[in-house]
Amino acid sequence: MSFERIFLVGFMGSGKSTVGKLLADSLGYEFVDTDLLIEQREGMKIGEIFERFSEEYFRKLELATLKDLLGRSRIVVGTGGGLGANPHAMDLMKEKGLVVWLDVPFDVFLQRCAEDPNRPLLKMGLEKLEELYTKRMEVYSKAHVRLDATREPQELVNQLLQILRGKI
Ligand SMILES: Nc1ncnc2c1ncn2[C@@H]1O[C@H](COP(=O)(O)OP(=O)(O)O)[C@@H](O)[C@H]1O
Ligand SMILES: O=C(O)C1=C[C@@H](OP(=O)(O)O)[C@@H](O)[C@H](O)C1
Repeated sequence: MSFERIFLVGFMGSGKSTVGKLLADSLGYEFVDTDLLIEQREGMKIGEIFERFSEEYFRKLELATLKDLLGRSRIVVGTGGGLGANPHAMDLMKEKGLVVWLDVPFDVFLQRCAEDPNRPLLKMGLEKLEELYTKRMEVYSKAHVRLDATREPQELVNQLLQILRGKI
């Protein structure tokens, strides 16, 4: 497994973007957030892509975006919550790098994301969201490393740096 690529996966609000940026800075790696890359390429916010096209269209875009990044080195990738829950994407990421699951409790996810208008999945309602959360855990748990995402972002970065020490 390569430590030249680090993929952060987890449910919405688990801190993939926040922790990913800090980790990339510490390592001197590039940071890429798949959602931001998609927004730049499409010239549209995620919410607009869901509305004007469809969720299915977005899912294809995010898998293609991930594939574009697999060949890069010295990179930290913050994935969208659905990408890390896609078993095929998980296999690809595990083959190419270290996959880190930021495990966030459902109630903490809600506190962190409830107000965000650019996370269209929040519209599905609490019950369905909780079902989705439970289902996704099965795939996230295949990651190489699990971290408790309720800890402070810098603490999570330090934990990862310890894991990586001597390997990079
Ligand atoms: N470890 C953390 N502790 C406290 N707040 C956090 C933590 N990680 C992220 N947040 C906050 O939660 C929100 C979502 O974080 P973000 O990094 O965008 O998550 P993701 O990319 O996984 O959806 C942001 O407001 C961010 O500041
Ligand atoms: O969980 C999901 O299916 C999604 C999570 C979002 O990313 P974050 O996990 O960064 O919020 C974004 O990709 C899109 O709204 C769909």
